[in-house]
Amino acid sequence: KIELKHGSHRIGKRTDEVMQKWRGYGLGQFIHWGLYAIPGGEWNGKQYNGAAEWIRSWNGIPKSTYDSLIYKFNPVNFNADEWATTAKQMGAKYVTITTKHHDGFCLWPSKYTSYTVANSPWKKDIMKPLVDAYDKAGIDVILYFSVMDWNHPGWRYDIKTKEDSVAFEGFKQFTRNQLIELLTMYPTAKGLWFDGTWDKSWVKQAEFADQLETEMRKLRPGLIIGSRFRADEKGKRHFDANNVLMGDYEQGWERKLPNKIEDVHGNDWDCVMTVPENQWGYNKAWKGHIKTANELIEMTAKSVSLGGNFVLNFGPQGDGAIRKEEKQLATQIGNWMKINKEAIYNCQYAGLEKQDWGYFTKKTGGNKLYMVVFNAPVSGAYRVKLPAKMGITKAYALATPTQSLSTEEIHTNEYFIHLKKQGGDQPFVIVLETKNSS
Ligand SMILES: C#C[C@@H]1N[C@@H](C)[C@@H](O)[C@H]1O
Repeated sequence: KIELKHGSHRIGKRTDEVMQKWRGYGLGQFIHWGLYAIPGGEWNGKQYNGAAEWIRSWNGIPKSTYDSLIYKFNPVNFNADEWATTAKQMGAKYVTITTKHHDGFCLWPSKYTSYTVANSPWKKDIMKPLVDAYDKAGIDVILYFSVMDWNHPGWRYDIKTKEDSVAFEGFKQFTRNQLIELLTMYPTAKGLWFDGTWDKSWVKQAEFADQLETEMRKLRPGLIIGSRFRADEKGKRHFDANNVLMGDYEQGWERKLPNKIEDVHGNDWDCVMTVPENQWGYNKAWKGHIKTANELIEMTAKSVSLGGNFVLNFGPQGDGAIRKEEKQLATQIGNWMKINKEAIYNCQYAGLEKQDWGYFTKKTGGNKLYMVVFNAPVSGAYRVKLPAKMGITKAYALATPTQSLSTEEIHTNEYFIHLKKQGGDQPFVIVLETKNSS
């Protein structure tokens, strides 16, 4: 075991109530919004091939021209309640909102920089109405914060010279001030989702980041901070030099999903996912494969079946409206969640052998198992293997709870659940009530 001062400060999952609630969210919404939504991945008729929120890093648009987009920020169609309603309709239990992305533009009137909404034509705070709207909708708020800040003169990719070091010290204080400011201005926020922490400059700040995390947790007891915030003194990120998770949950699943339970090492985790291949901020021209509602529902079920949360990204337009494709997906996913949410909310890894028809989830603290079916067997016989003594007392399709399904024990603790072919092209859920829960 390597002696670490700034490694992980906890072995195993958090067991407090706030984290238990986080663990049960199942489905969340990510919002990426800022100045980058105005060009929407295009400049002077030319398409930027990268992710739209990274357009400032493209040599097709002068940095100063990008930075002056602040004078065009006037989202006349912004309506915080509409965003929260879209999330509610989808069945999201929490939302992660960009307060500041890598370009440094602040969606709140920070007093530590002039590069904020306060100095745009819009003038008003964006974060306050959003936090209030989501709180009112009963959706918990997590604040996304990018440490990397291309607008701040003290930002450095690495600390090589004395000048770098002096400049970065100022940047570190600025970062701390903004984080304390956010936690003070939006006290109902349940956590912080950090990004932009991969460069050497920040990775070298193990002590500072550790102390800052401690300060934030003291200011806001119960605050949820993921594994992406800080590195240990050996420069290890997400998992410290003893391979122990840093922070409260693993933030490594960005646009990808674990495949088996061993991949998540017994930790909490979330998967954050884009609708196109790789566009977080609004992009006018979505290219390539655009994920369907069924694909996203399957990713949600797979995430919950492996003990994580699935967070779907929305990139509102520069005028503040949510694009129609995203609204359609929210409605389609929401329609499915209306019928099947019992298999997603407050559910966990079931500890059972995965079968080909889909994913098991298990109600936390209960004796209900859910079979979320994506690949119905042509035989109509759904294979289930249970631990000894668990036994099945009842089986039914969630949509038709009064119609019990026939259960055939084909081997010891191995069953076929018989269900005639379901119509339609939607995934569905079979519920198994068991004699005992373990
Ligand atoms: C790379 C990168 C960033 N991480 C995702 C969550 C988006 O914010 C993207 O710009």
